[in-house]
Amino acid sequence: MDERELQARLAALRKELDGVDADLIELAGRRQELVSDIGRLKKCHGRQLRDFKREREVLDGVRRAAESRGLDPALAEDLFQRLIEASLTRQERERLQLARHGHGKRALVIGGAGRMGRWLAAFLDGQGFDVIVADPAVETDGASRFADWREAPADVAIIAVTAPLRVSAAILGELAQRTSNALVFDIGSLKSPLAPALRSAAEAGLRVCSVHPMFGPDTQLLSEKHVLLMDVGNAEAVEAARSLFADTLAEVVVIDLDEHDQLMAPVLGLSHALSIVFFTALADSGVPAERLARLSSTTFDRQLAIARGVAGESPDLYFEIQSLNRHGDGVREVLLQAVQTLIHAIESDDADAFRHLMARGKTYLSELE
Ligand SMILES: O=C(O)C(=O)C[C@]1(C(=O)O)C=C[C@@H](O)C=C1
Repeated sequence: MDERELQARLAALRKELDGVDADLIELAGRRQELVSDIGRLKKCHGRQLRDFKREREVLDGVRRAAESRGLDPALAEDLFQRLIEASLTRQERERLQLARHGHGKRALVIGGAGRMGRWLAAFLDGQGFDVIVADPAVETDGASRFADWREAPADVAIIAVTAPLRVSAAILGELAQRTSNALVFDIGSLKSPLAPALRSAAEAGLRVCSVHPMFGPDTQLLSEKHVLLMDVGNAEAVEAARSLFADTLAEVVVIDLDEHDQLMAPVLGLSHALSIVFFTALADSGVPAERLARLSSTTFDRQLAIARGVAGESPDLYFEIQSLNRHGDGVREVLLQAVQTLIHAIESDDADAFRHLMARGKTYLSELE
């Protein structure tokens, strides 16, 4: 086969492949439409959104079909896992739209131009609320966007405070001076800087609670995601906030306000700190990034992906998470100790001590499963 014949044959095969790809997209679109119908039917009859048994049946079915077609069953399973995730994202969104909790009521998102503020604004908009955004970063239009939250309409059903922590505390303090029937909540990553303001707002009679969505602003599907709720002195507000997530797959967990930051010290503080230490050490290692980019190891790649996520986050928010948590010093101390213990085991050629570290970690982590 000469070069011209090769090019012609390649072009013909690729054209055929383009046709198959178009068919696959068409079929995926058809699948999504059916999934919407199923979602609506389940919603109308009060059925749960997610059906794990059915998912297993679908995945087992496509694995068998792939096998009999000479395809890798793992490929079929991966593909369909991704399709099912897309189904759930679509069904969750449509379920919220159908529920229309907002019924055209107004929700004010203070700090609504920030990343989590934008997420919350979109989430409430999806439930039928008319969302008003107040944020110094927006231009006031007198209707749905206000640079100063004090100028926004006061007759709203929800006031969500999504500003940086210190600013949020001041806003909650000001809100406590006003009378409002709205459900008020913050979404801060730490609660001790907000606790006094939250508690005095509840004492002043506001329907206030505290919310912590344990996920980032790019999250679409809330399956396997946690939302923490805290009672600050108004139990009804906690239930009202819970109902906002009722038609999602998020797992809502009510925890004690005072316990929150203690838990966040390892969950957020330690995990962020480790990534920062990892990319700082990497940058200081003297090995040029372009050399590392050509190498690949499973653990290194995973670690890089996590570090990249952390490096892309807001430095101001991440500094707040480290510096404003009064339980942070305990975790930093054990982090430093752990690094010293590891280095000591290696430098003193103590394989037993090293083995002990690994075994202890394995046992601890197995208990987390
Ligand atoms: O069969 C259903 O009940 C669906 O909603 C469809 C589907 C799927 O995409 O196959 C999606 C979500 C469910 O958890 C199970 C299966």
